[in-house]
Amino acid sequence: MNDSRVLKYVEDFMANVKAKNPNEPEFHQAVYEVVDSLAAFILENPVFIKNKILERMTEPERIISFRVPWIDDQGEIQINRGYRVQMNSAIGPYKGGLRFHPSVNQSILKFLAFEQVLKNSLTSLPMGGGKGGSDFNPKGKSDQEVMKFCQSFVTELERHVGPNTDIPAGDIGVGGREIGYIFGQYKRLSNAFQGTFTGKGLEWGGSPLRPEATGYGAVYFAQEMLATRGEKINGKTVVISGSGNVAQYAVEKVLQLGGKPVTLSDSNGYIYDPNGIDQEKLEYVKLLKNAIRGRIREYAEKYPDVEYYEDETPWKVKCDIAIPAATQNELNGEDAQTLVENGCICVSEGANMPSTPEAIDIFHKNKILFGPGKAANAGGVAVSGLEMTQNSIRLTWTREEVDQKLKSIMKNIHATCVKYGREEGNYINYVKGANISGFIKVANAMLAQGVV
Ligand SMILES: NC(=O)C1=CN([C@@H]2O[C@H](COP(=O)(O)OP(=O)(O)OC[C@H]3O[C@@H](n4cnc5c(N)ncnc54)[C@H](OP(=O)(O)O)[C@@H]3O)[C@@H](O)[C@H]2O)C=CC1
Ligand SMILES: O=C(O)CCC(=O)C(=O)O
Repeated sequence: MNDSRVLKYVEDFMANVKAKNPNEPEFHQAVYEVVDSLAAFILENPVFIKNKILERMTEPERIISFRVPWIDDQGEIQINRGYRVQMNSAIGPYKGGLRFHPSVNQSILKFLAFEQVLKNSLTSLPMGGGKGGSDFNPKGKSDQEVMKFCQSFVTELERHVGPNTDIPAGDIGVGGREIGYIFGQYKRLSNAFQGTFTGKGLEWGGSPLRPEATGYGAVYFAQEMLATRGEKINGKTVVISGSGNVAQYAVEKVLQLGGKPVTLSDSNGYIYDPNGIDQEKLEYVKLLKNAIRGRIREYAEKYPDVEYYEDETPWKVKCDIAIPAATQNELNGEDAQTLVENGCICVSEGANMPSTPEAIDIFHKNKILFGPGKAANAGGVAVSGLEMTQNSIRLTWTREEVDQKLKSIMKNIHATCVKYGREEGNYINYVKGANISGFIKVANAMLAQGVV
């Protein structure tokens, strides 16, 4: 394919996206990554151009934005903004998490919803893509305040979701506690016990392994990438960012596979444990982050030899494997260069879009094994899909059954990325592979369903 034709296609497409969606830098970034890797493929298949498939895919089917009023512990009225971006339902009902974080805005939720469409397609399960949330900050709030907020949030959201319409789940700031409060109020409003949310507790409709799935899945994906070069997790030093749901279970799976995780972080800084984070220390992190709701700095105060770096990210620490598992754009070009110079051979993204475009460029130029979030972290939504199935058939599978299915889904995603991402010299561009294979299924469904 003629390079200038491809470049012009990308430039024109992005000019249009930017004009239609001003002031949405995260959304532009996510779309650019996809269009850049799809352009040659689309130009070779003009049916997608004629039917404006990519133009339609970058326009959400619906965006709902609403007021969320609630009363804090001091009796004062607080007002937040809630959203649900229902991006694409060509291959199934909208599916994707809810994020509660002060940074939440329409641009961030549109980037997440857009990536979710392709990610869900990659899982091979029948799920469309959506994402939602609020600028509510759960940090420092009492359980009572979080409950009141969740109840108000779902009181409005209730009319827009349903087990065959839109099935939200957790993301940053939304874990088991929040899904519990949301589900309780939803059940009351809808007068039905139904699987409209995933990430539920095991005793009330949840799936075994859903909490573990994203972190475990990102490590399974790393395992698959490493195997293409005859490498294993066993014996490798692993740098992980974040200390929430995804990071915790990434640490756990690395440990089970014989690797040595040495870092964790939060928005205040990171800890480096040269002796390695073992299972006992990990149990402390789970307690600290999921129950006490403290800061990662406290880990360094508890264990000997641990260093804490305030306001820094962990990418300077020498490692074989890196798993960014905190948030978008947390790993920039300079960080990527440092990782490469320090001998890192594999990056598996637990978070959504954690690497900047400059960082991805550096990974590709240096032929690093690089698994983008929409492939590497798809294990979470995949097990959510399995939770939906279990809710529909009113059965609960065992942990072993779900783990088997999760492994096989991650293996398949890897294989499909290899199929569409192989480049000259046998290098696998997993970004291209994930974007093309995720796109094909959604695009074909859209073609079959006409102009809707
Ligand atoms: N949960 C899931 O199943 C899935 C999650 N993801 C993605 O994984 C990532 C982590 O999500 P999850 O673990 O669920 O969320 P959690 O809320 O459990 O944890 C988030 C972690 O990231 C840190 N963090 C959040 N925002 C920032 C920031 N702006 N700068 C630095 N650190 C930050 C948090 O620190 P602090 O406590 O200080 O805020 C915390 O340690 C997100 O990108 C999410 O979209 C992807 C697929 C599925
Ligand atoms: O489990 C889900 O539905 C959502 C997971 C999610 O938000 C994600 O994959 O980014």
